[in-house]
Amino acid sequence: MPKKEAVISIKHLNHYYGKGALKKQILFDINFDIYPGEIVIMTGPSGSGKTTLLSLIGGLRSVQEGSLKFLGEELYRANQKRLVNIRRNIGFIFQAHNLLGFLTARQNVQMAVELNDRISQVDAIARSEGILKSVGLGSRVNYFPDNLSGGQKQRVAIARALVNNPAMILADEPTAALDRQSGRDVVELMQRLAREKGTSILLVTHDNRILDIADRIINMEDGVLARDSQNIVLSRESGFKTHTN
Ligand SMILES: Nc1ncnc2c1ncn2[C@@H]1O[C@H](COP(=O)(O)OP(=O)(O)OP(=O)(O)O)[C@@H](O)[C@H]1O
Repeated sequence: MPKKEAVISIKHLNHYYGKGALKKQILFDINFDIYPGEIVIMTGPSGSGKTTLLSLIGGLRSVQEGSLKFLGEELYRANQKRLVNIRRNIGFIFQAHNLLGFLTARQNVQMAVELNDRISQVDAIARSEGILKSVGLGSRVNYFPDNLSGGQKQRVAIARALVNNPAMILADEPTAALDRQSGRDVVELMQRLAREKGTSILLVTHDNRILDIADRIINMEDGVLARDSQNIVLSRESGFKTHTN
């Protein structure tokens, strides 16, 4: 059977901040692929380059050196228009859910639909309410963020990220502000929706309690991809172990 096309394919990626004498290399020769439906967790100490890599993959920063392809499209030397198109295929979820406080849960999701698609308002409302139902917020569609719990707000952010059926979700510390149970609920929900829709997920986290949802764990250290473990055997009690490939 032919191998499925990678959603993300990264080869010899380097990244630098600063100019001249202050130029500092942050990412060093990064190589990895993510395939459709894969859930990949990226761990690593603070300052190791995780957010920089995530922002490059999300088309939020220009690729300076190396190759980064999203569904076969090269981001190196891509113009702004192409980067915007790539961003349309990605759902972003951040630690601070970034909901707009003056819009209800449904309106926050609906805005993402309307930014992306030429769709009638009636359809946009139906689609937004449908996805909120699927994240368990059917009875909260008209609530403002201030009247939702942290976990519920993060579920609205998940609904907003998924509503346009993106090929990929990029999540930066999505459980950081949540208690144990809410964090668990949020990642299990992401896992279920990703499985149902075949969406790939790349999730950056320091939260060891959620590592077991990953198909693969990659570890960044000082800008280098230090470990990429596949075929992981996981058990909640014993943390995680890796098979050698
Ligand atoms: N805009 C910038 N200009 C200059 N240096 C930056 C910039 N953004 C990040 N850095 C530096 O690049 C390095 C990697 O930062 P990055 O935010 O990617 O790490 P991280 O692994 O995501 O860290 P954390 O877990 O704390 O979010 C750090 O040394 C940081 O200080």
